[in-house]
Amino acid sequence: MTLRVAVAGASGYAGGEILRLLTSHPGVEVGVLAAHSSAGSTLGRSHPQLASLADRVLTETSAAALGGHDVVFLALPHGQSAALARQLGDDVLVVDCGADFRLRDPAEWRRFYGSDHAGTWPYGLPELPGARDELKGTTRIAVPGCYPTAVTLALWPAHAARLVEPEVVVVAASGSSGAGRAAKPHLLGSELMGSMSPYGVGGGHRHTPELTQNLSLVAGEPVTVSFTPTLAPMARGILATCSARLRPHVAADGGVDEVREVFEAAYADEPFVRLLPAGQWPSTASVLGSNTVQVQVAVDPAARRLLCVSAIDNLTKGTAGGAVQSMNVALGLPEGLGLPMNGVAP
Ligand SMILES: NC(=O)C1=CN([C@@H]2O[C@H](COP(=O)(O)OP(=O)(O)OC[C@H]3O[C@@H](n4cnc5c(N)ncnc54)[C@H](OP(=O)(O)O)[C@@H]3O)[C@@H](O)[C@H]2O)C=CC1
Ligand SMILES: CC(=O)N[C@@H](CCC(=O)OP(=O)(O)O)C(=O)O
Repeated sequence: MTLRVAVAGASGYAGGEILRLLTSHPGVEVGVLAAHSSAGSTLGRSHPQLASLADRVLTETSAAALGGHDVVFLALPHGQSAALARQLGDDVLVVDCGADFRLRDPAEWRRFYGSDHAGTWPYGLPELPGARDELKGTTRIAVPGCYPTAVTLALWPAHAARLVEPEVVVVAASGSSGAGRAAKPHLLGSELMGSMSPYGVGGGHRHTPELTQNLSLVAGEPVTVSFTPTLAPMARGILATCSARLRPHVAADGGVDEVREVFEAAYADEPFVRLLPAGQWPSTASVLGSNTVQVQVAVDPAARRLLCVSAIDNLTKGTAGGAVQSMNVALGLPEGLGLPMNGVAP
């Protein structure tokens, strides 16, 4: 059976990446492509790289236009998904790339997003313990934020195995496409090139509650996360450097063997997570365009800290790839359909 799939937000970065992946998915036919200010123009105007769909005309976003499909991807600004999703029947699989349905705690939603909480949907990170069971058969999926994907996959096995204390420090660098394609002064080439700068410092970034939610659920106890995102002068990619203090029972010298065993077991059967050989470190360049997450771990014996580093392409595994992977799980399809494991370096 061929699935008819619609994409809202098709003119944006996430929408474009979803379409790139869907065009090589054997079980999918691309249906309506919806947008907002670009409605009426061709997809090729927004995404000249999508040659096979370049002549398709973008329609105005509405439930009526998106209805009649088997799957609808929403790649819209935060807060735009809930009203639209409510008008789409329960027989349609809705995959939301925005934040609207990621958080479980309404108070945390209000604190970081400043509006009423729309609800909570199954979380589209299949590698998390229990996630595939929750995704299988669902008709609603909340795709994680790009930083939470990178950080959660770098750290959860250590928390699940209680190797580390529940206080984490994360510094993560992102390419500018993470901010979407709408013009913003800090994303001007002249501001961005040749410079790196932090933002959302001091617990203010809206991905902080998503990170604490993910890690606390796996750890079975509250985990605090001190998260500092930084903007890097590149278009795509996230490099997350995460650290936490080792629990007293973990030997600091030689402890890396114990840690590696935990991560090897956690990721042995995960097609899209690659624990690198000892001594090799993740890099954004080597995951570009792929759905692969690179992970590496190390123990700092003097500081008694575990270091976990991960790299993803924010638009692939960090958004569109995670969305397509979760769609495959929900529909009982082979999980890797339409998803490249290999990147495009150099
Ligand atoms: N970029 C990334 O790395 C990631 C993005 N996401 C999420 O994906 C979603 C889309 O992000 P991204 O693609 O980067 O953003 P972009 O700004 O690149 O694209 C936004 C899209 O939404 C459309 N749009 C804007 N306003 C409305 C509206 N009122 N009604 C209907 N459509 C509208 C735009 O249409 P038009 O251009 O025609 O106005 C465009 O297609 C966001 O929720 C984001 O959080 C998630 C993870 C990572
Ligand atoms: C560089 C940059 O600006 N990144 C975005 C995160 C993008 C993302 O994945 O998150 P959402 O899906 O939650 O929008 C930010 O810091 O807000």
